[in-house]
Amino acid sequence: MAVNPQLLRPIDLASYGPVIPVIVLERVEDALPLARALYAGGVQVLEVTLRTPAALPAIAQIARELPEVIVGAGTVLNAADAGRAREAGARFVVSPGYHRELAQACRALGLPLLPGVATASEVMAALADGFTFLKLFPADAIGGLGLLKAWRSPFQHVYFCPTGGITSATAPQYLALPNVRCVGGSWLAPAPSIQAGDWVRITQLAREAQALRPA
Ligand SMILES: O=C(O)C(=O)C[C@H](O)[C@H](O)COP(=O)(O)O
Repeated sequence: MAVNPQLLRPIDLASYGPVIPVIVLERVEDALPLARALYAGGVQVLEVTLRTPAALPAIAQIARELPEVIVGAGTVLNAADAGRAREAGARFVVSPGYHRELAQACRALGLPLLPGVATASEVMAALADGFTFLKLFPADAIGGLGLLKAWRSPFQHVYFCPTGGITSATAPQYLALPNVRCVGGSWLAPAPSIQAGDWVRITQLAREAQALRPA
């Protein structure tokens, strides 16, 4: 699917495929080969977590060199993180939880935010601030499948990207839920494969993830 250069809406992230890879990069020099390997497997949306010093320069390189890829920042915890992500060229940001200050900062920066929630109260807070596409985190640990089935009734127009502990085996069950649009997961970019420069393996994992269908 061709990348729309206009400002994304968070829900648009789900239109590029069923899985958003959650990436942890230890070395900046792995950024481009990794992004190219994922893209070769059909994955266009990448979330690089701000957990390592390599993350921001990696986002900057991907944004500069690979315009066909939509790169965002994960593990965004506050307004300062969002500002740094924006400066590096991130097209969207993902947070593990929700708070209004971060939401306001992202709006001010024109940066689409996929905020994390784990409780009904957090869904209500995000919804009150206009967010209708949310990351459920940590999905597996909090019984995400049952939770999302239960939330369908009170939150009829809220959609989710469950993330946290999801695998290629469990993803199809999540994707089958009517309020799930895509899932997030780190299994497409395993640390040992990145360390070994095994880009062929990562392309294969990406291709398999891209082919996942609802159970
Ligand atoms: O960094 C963030 O913003 C997070 O919220 C955490 C990530 O979503 C999980 O680390 C996903 O990783 P896996 O569970 O290995 O698939």
